[in-house]
Amino acid sequence: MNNIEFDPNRTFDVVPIGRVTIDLNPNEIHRPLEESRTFTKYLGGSPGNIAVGLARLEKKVGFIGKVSDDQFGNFIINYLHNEGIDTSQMKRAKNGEKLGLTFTEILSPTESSILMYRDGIADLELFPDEISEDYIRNTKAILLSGTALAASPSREAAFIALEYAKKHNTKIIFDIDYREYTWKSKKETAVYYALAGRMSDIIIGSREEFNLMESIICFKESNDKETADRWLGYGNKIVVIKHGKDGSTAYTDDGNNYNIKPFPVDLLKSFGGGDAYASAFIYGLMEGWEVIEALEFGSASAAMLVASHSCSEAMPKVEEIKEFIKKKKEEYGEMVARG
Ligand SMILES: Nc1ncnc2c1ncn2[C@@H]1O[C@H](COP(=O)(O)OP(=O)(O)O)[C@@H](O)[C@H]1O
Ligand SMILES: O=C(O)C[C@@H](O)[C@H](O)C(=O)COP(=O)(O)O
Repeated sequence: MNNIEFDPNRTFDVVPIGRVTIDLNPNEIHRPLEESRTFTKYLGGSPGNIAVGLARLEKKVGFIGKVSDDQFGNFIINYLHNEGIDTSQMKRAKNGEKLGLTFTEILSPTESSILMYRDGIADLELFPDEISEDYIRNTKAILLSGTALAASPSREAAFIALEYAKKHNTKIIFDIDYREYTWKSKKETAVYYALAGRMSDIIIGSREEFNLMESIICFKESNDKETADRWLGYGNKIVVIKHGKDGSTAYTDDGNNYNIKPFPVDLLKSFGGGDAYASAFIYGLMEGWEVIEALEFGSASAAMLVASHSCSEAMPKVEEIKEFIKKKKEEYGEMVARG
């Protein structure tokens, strides 16, 4: 058992809110992006990746977002539909706004980065009156990606969704998801992140993302325990702080904390881990697992994704993650992941 109570009488398990974009990952790796000639097109966008991850784990998934009214928007809608994700709340941009594009640079076995084209994009044109209260009332949880707070009208639409969730006891999972490219200033980012973090039930973010969110609240950077106490104090039930290749820590409002180390893999790119982590962790919570079990599941899925070329298509099924954990424990010992 864990400390999150989801209402079982809901149509959906999770409805992510935010961007679904396209990742263009180079086929020629270990060279600068300037030298890449061919790319593989994947669904992308952190909340979009998480939706695919949860659908692959056979959760009932919806989505609230906006895509371009062109072939790329068609690709996204069709891909989500083919993964079994409900697309009834996917809106189309009406004034020529484009779908976000993310180019990944896989520079070396240990260095990768992303180049995001996000000017005039559709996902930040989601309007408050495009948020269905009934849809939010009918899901166990919504997952808000912090980038949806980066500009109006998406910002106001996101806060309307949070208010509907609070009104109907729909759990709020806040994935901080900082993407500098989309914000005007770090102070602006901190203001809106802190407002959302005071409304959520679960917060997932990297140490750096929490530092940014807390930068207007405290005078110096906090350690993980101080951060967790702060956001648990605002009413969150679980705070997850990710440390990249050094693993992650979860704190719960019953006073416990859990450390999880990353599973050893051959790294291909440093992206995709967070989205796989979030989808598999949420799966475990919804299965009623202990927090440490859910963390281990998330950590395993994350490791599988950082060793993969995509951040969505490679999202694993339940049995694939279980087999991965089993093999790693045979190779490295029972406590391979638990700190
Ligand atoms: N090199 C790695 N090897 C194995 N697992 C990794 C590696 N890098 C990240 N991960 C896993 O992915 C999780 C999320 O990665 P992180 O970089 O912290 O978040 P994000 O991908 O959202 O930026 C980590 O907590 C860890 O479990
Ligand atoms: O989130 C984006 O807009 C970029 C994603 O499409 C890309 O797959 C990625 O960077 C995933 O990042 P993660 O948050 O490290 O999983």
